[in-house]
Amino acid sequence: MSRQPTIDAVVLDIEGTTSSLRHLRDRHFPYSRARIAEFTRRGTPEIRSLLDETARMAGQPGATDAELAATLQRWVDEDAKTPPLKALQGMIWAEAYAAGELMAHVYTDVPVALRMWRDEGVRVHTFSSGSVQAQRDWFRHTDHGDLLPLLARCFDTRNAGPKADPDSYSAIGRAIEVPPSRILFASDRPAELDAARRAGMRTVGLQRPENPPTDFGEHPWGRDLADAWAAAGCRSSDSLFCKRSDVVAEATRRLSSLNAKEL
Ligand SMILES: CSCCC(=O)C(=O)COP(=O)(O)O
Ligand SMILES: [Mg+2]
Repeated sequence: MSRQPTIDAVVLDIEGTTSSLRHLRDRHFPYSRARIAEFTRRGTPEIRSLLDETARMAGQPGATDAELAATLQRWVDEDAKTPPLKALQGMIWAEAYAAGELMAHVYTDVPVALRMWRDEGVRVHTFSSGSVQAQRDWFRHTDHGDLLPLLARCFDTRNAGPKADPDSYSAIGRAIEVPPSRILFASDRPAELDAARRAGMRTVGLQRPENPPTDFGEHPWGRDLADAWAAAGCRSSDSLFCKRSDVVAEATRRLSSLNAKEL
């Protein structure tokens, strides 16, 4: 009987986990910053409602749209993960992908791990500060092709909650109908791992070599997804590894009984 915890679902953070922090900071964030003013002038009901939300969150009642655009740009500079900014960025990036002006980045181990989990019946979800639209478009336009079909659901701070709040992870568990103890959450941020663990999930840190060393405390950690899966010591309920070990055990048993007969 294996002592490895069985995992039915993996939840992946994006920035710093599946994808390069530097890529977002060098490409996507500046691209969105440069287009915020133009987008806010479009005046569609969706943009209007994001500007109203920005005014409420920033405590700027009665601010002009230009002042609110400046607030949104300041949030980009501060890397503030506010929902209206993240929603607006998702809309800006959608047009950028369609125009062929941006590509998303995933580390080379990501498509490999996503396919391994798919083959083993482990459902993979994402949980990011980026909006659901931004996440879906991201995986649809990666430098490794369209990976969206390998993902089940995307969660953000609107449909799950803040990433450092254990309740958000409980909400994800309920939404995907998997007990937290059978979910593995992977992130580069210890505060997110702590919150997931408080909700009862298994956790693993991602120390991407390009990022400064992180103290993950008691969370196991790895340098890529395969390494992290191994470090977490988990197995899927349909693990190829376990199937292979069963086959090897059966073959050994048969061989020894054959040998015994021959002797
Ligand atoms: C790929 S979706 C956009 C990512 C983003 O805007 C962001 O702030 C990433 O935050 P995360 O929670 O994935 O670390
Ligand atoms: Mg992250």
